[in-house]
Amino acid sequence: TNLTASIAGFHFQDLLLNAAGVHCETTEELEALRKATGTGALITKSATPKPRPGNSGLRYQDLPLGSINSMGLPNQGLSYYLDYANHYHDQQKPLFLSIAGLTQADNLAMLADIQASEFTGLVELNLSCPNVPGKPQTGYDFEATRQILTKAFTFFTKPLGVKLPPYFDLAHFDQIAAILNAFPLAYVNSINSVGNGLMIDSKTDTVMIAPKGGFGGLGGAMVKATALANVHGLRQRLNPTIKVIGTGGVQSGRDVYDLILAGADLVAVGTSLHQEGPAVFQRLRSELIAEMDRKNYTEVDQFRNRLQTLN
Ligand SMILES: C=Cc1c(C(=O)O)[nH]c(=O)[nH]c1=O
Repeated sequence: TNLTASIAGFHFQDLLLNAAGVHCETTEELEALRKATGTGALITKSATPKPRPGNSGLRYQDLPLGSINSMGLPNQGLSYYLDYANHYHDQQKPLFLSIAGLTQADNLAMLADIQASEFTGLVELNLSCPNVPGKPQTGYDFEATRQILTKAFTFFTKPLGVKLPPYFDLAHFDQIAAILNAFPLAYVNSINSVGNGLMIDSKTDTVMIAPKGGFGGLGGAMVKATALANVHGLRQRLNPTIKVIGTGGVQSGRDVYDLILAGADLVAVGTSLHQEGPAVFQRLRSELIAEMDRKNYTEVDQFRNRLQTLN
């Protein structure tokens, strides 16, 4: 069974990777992902120019139908991840470097540092962190999104993708796709967590996490329908040269299959990785192969972006 995919000339022998932010803040975590069976790539925790401790107090909770988090961008700082990248030699599994500056200037400065470095992987510009108090998500500001990409592409020549927040209006799919189609992007990664959800602990009548009065990004099973809609809505609207990484709601091989059917080239796993650890990738891969066998598919190309409508 052939589970290969390619983005910007990079070839992936497996189509699974971690969602940025999950199991990828330290080199130990990243190495565990690289060595895991079933991963075709790995991505670093979104970096800011300097290290950040992130939000204080309980900032992640598993829920019956997924997870809620307000980590607040804890990370080791860009140079830590660039250092890992500069010593990265695994030809089998391309490395993605994620950045999430708190300002446009920070993002441009980090892109300039990466452009000047020996980094030879792919870069993911995270436009969708929902958990930095007082910071709106760039991905919901279409003009700001256009502006950062315009400025980035005046100097950045390495493969660049963007991590998008979920959209909930077809007009927004139209608007963001029209903006992204104007740029030589390698891919889009959709979705990031569904921002600023709120859950209640029925034993204590309190919220589940400490930061921001309990408001946090939602992941896991409860966001699957939103992930499928965003992956498919963007696939239908984006230039074919812009590939799609589908993220959100993956618990089983069938969930991976569904994101591929919706148009995904690679599939990223967050909440399930947090809950099961890197062994989740081997489980998801074997379940995906079993599903493909049931359909008599030997190649992903036979069903990628082949979701049928009823009429
Ligand atoms: C980069 C910050 C993010 C965070 C975070 O560090 O709080 N959580 C998410 O669910 N998505 C993000 O993009």
